[in-house]
Amino acid sequence: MIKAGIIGATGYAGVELVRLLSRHPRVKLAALTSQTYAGKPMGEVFPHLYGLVDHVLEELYLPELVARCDVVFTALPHGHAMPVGEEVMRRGKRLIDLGADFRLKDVDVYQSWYKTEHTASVLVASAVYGLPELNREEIKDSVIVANPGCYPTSAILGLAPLLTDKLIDAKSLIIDAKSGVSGAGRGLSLKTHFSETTNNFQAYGVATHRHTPEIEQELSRLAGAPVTVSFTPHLTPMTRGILSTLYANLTEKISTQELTERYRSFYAGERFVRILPPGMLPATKNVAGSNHCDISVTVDSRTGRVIVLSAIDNLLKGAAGQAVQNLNVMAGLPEETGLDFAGMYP
Ligand SMILES: NC(=O)C1=CN([C@@H]2O[C@H](COP(=O)(O)OP(=O)(O)OC[C@H]3O[C@@H](n4cnc5c(N)ncnc54)[C@H](OP(=O)(O)O)[C@@H]3O)[C@@H](O)[C@H]2O)C=CC1
Ligand SMILES: CC(=O)N[C@@H](CCC(=O)OP(=O)(O)O)C(=O)O
Repeated sequence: MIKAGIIGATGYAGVELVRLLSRHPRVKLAALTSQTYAGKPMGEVFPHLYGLVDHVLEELYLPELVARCDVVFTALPHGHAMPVGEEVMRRGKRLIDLGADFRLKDVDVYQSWYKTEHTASVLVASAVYGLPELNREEIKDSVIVANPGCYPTSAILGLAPLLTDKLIDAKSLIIDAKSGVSGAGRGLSLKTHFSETTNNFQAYGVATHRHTPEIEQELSRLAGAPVTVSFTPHLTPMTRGILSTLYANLTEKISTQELTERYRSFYAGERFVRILPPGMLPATKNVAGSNHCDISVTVDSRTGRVIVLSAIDNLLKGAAGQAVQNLNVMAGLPEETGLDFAGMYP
């Protein structure tokens, strides 16, 4: 059994990870940490896990925590995974970080977008960007996996075939994304309280959101040249889900049917990416509770643009589900282990 510890087990991403790993046939939960709820049973703080997860939340000294585990998951605000990465390295263990601390290869870019000093920059070069559909081989032998952000997961998976096959003008990319409120975490804030979000729909972080450099980094790798994007996130009054609408100018004439086939062959064999047939469009409800990313492509021949839709559950393929998928790749297990289920409907 793989001994797994979760630091930040009481956040939205962390508790979803607890739910998944507690039913994973090859994982034993070795430690669940919390500062706020230390000493309390998990099932008491999160009644949906009552009777299913009997662990007591602990506040542990980092070396003790890492010593107990084969793999540590961090589901913390950015800036807090760096010392964990160092301890994991010292002890020959492995880390899957759900936050942003190891995603950006250029530490200066990280520091300028996150306004946080990077104290473990030496680890960044060896960390692998944990998008299994694109980086599976590097993830297998990695020590630190940087689990992607939720918006980047939906955008990168939606755009990867177009950039890899050089079917679009890379300067024309527009990412118009909408997220449910759980994307902002469990902490209370004016931005996310009920009367601010319900019956409301608003953009935020226009031209300044910190996922922009992450998306650009990975798209540039795929394109083999620098790519910049216009990325606008929106907050929608739902709990889970991201729907990204992606626009780009096509560089060659291609039909919706042909492009759909290109996507199908790009993602052939991928268990979690579903390329929908023409006429069927992704919706957040169809992926909620599953690790799926649903994608549709439509060629607008009138404008010469392609419109890609990409939907994920921000807490599954956008966070905890993808982290479990990465664990499976690292451990040489079938990727769907512990993730082999459809979403919830309605
Ligand atoms: N929510 C989402 O959809 C996604 C989130 N992520 C990333 O995952 C990480 C966790 O996000 P999310 O679960 O939403 O966040 P939450 O705010 O819901 O949870 C954060 C967790 O971190 C702990 N924590 C908070 N502050 C500190 C601190 N100063 N030091 C140590 N621990 C702290 C809290 O637990 P306690 O107080 O009990 O210790 C809590 O369990 C973030 O990096 C986020 O960006 C990534 C993709 C999607
Ligand atoms: C709706 C909402 O607020 N979403 C979050 C994205 C969460 C996420 O993926 O953040 P990390 O990159 O830090 O992991 C935001 O826009 O900040």
